[in-house]
Amino acid sequence: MKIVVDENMPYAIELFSQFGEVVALSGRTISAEDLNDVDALMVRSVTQVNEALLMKANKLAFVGTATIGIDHLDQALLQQRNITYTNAPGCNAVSVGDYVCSALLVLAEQQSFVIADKKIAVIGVGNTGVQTVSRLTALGAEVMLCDPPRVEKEGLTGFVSLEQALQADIICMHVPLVKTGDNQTKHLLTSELLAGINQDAILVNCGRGDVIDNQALLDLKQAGHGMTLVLDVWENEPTPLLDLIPYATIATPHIAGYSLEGKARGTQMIYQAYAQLLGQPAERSISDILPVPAVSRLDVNQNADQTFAKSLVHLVYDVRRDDAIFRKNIMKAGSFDEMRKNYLERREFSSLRLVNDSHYAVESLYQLGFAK
Ligand SMILES: NC(=O)C1=CN([C@@H]2O[C@H](COP(=O)(O)OP(=O)(O)OC[C@H]3O[C@@H](n4cnc5c(N)ncnc54)[C@H](O)[C@@H]3O)[C@@H](O)[C@H]2O)C=CC1
Ligand SMILES: O=C(O)C(=O)[C@H](O)COP(=O)(O)O
Repeated sequence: MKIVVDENMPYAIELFSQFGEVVALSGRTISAEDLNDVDALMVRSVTQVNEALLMKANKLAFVGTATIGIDHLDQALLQQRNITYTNAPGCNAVSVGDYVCSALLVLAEQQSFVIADKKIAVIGVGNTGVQTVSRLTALGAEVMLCDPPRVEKEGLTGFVSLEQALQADIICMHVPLVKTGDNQTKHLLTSELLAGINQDAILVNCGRGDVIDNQALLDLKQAGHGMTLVLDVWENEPTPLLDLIPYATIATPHIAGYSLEGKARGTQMIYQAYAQLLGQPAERSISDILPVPAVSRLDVNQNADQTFAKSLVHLVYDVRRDDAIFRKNIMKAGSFDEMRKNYLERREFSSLRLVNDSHYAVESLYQLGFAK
């Protein structure tokens, strides 16, 4: 059995070697030749699994992507070729929620606002959107939900329209890139819709870059629109529109989902799916392999408020670390992928246990994701 894995997939060799020989390759450059006589392919979002890639895949029976997004897989082709495929729904959703929380707490301090006072909208209320909603709710905010595909299934109650959502003070985009069908999302935010966003609003994009017309966003910012931008994803990765970067207050190279736990969970989920396909037990587990976090326990001695939450959130993950690395390196050729490949270890809020022996009011910190 021969299995090709993306070299940036933590713990892939440890897990998949249960089934046979594992070959780790750079995801961006896996070629058709690399898949000759290969039984299974495990990718991340940078590998386009399409006709050209599968040309010489004479034995391929399984494709797993250790990601939530699935827009890089040609699903119709995989079905036609009878190749079983899976993604890893929700694997890094907690990490994305942590990222948004960290970013908004940076902006709250810089711009002197209280998150609970803001009108917030989450657009795309699936696994990642829900994680953002729960953190912002823990900080006292009321969050509007916008998700037309969910409205189609569940009805209007509890949801707002895209136009209403775009009137919020803080707009968080968690929309997948959908390229076919009735609910396509490329350039969901057109120049007209972007222009209608309030001058003092904050726009966060943690979904896919193509969901926002990046050139239109740049044109708008160059024309003096005041909105604050938090951009983790970009059109044309790994070569984002460089002129847009200075207009983003927080800019990162598509790492919102890059907690160690999130990436490891992705590997584990496709490992389990492959074991199931082979009819073998999934004998190995990431929980036996994950390292102990640098700080794993703290005693809390005050009630929770936004300032205290900020200190704890930024102790575990301060997004300014990634923003600084991005700005320092992005002008160098190849740096977008390099920064992702060499991403510094980052743990989820849940890696820190808060001990409250004195009955302080800290329930909101647990709702933010810290462990009890
Ligand atoms: N920046 C990063 O590191 C990461 C980015 N992502 C991206 O985020 C996307 C969302 O992830 P999940 O929330 O886990 O996916 P999900 O599939 O659980 O939820 C997506 C939600 O978006 C909704 N949606 C679809 N089209 C919409 C539209 N036009 N307007 C509003 N809502 C719409 C769907 O109905 C669904 O509820 C992924 O597809 C992936 O592209 C995911 C993980 C990490
Ligand atoms: O899970 C997703 O979807 C993501 O966007 C991942 O964070 C993408 O990570 P890579 O596969 O590009 O390493």
